[in-house]
Amino acid sequence: MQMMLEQFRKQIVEIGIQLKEYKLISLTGGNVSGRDEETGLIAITPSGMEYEKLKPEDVVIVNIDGDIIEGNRKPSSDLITHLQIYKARKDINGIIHTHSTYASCFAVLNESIPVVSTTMANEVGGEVPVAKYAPVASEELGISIIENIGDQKAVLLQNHGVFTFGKDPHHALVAAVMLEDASKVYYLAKAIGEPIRLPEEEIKRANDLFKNVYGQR
Ligand SMILES: O=C(CO)[C@@H](O)[C@H](O)COP(=O)(O)O
Repeated sequence: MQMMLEQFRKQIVEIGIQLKEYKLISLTGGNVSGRDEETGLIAITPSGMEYEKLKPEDVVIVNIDGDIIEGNRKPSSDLITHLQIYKARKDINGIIHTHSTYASCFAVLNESIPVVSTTMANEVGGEVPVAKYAPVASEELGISIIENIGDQKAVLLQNHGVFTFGKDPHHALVAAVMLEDASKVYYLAKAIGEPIRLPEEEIKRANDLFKNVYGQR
């Protein structure tokens, strides 16, 4: 029998492996999901399995209510949070959760990460807020994230880690990698001085440049 969304499932596995390559997670930490635009179905990593050992069939296909449509594995324990975000933001079709070190430092301090570099303005979009603490996989955690995301590409979870978003899983990965890079620069700069915040108009300029000019078109 043909597997549903086989290419999409392969992409989810590859992004899971990249989370490790970019040192954003350890062992089975974090999770990745994507929403297929055509069917509205969601492909999510299974709970507690190492990404490099995953096969496409280990990725679980669910509908927006969390019913398993195809797959024999137990889906990520953060499934409910991913679903709450997909319900709230129709433009988001890729979600990544990590405990990346530098960004998580600010999550445990309950401190948002301001835009202090053009890189962060380009690829993360704006100041990254902190969603107030709620237990993992609780409805309150999803509500807290949604209250904070606006049209952001990332949010910190107090005392926990990071969620990033994108128009597809690849763009959620880009936000996760760039947020960690920017968090590291901010952390180190704070250790030796007072980082200068970029003014709003410069954040907008960098953001527009990245959206409309950067890269191959
Ligand atoms: O933060 C948490 C749980 O505290 C999760 O990110 C786990 O680290 C991974 O959970 P699964 O997706 O493997 O269930």
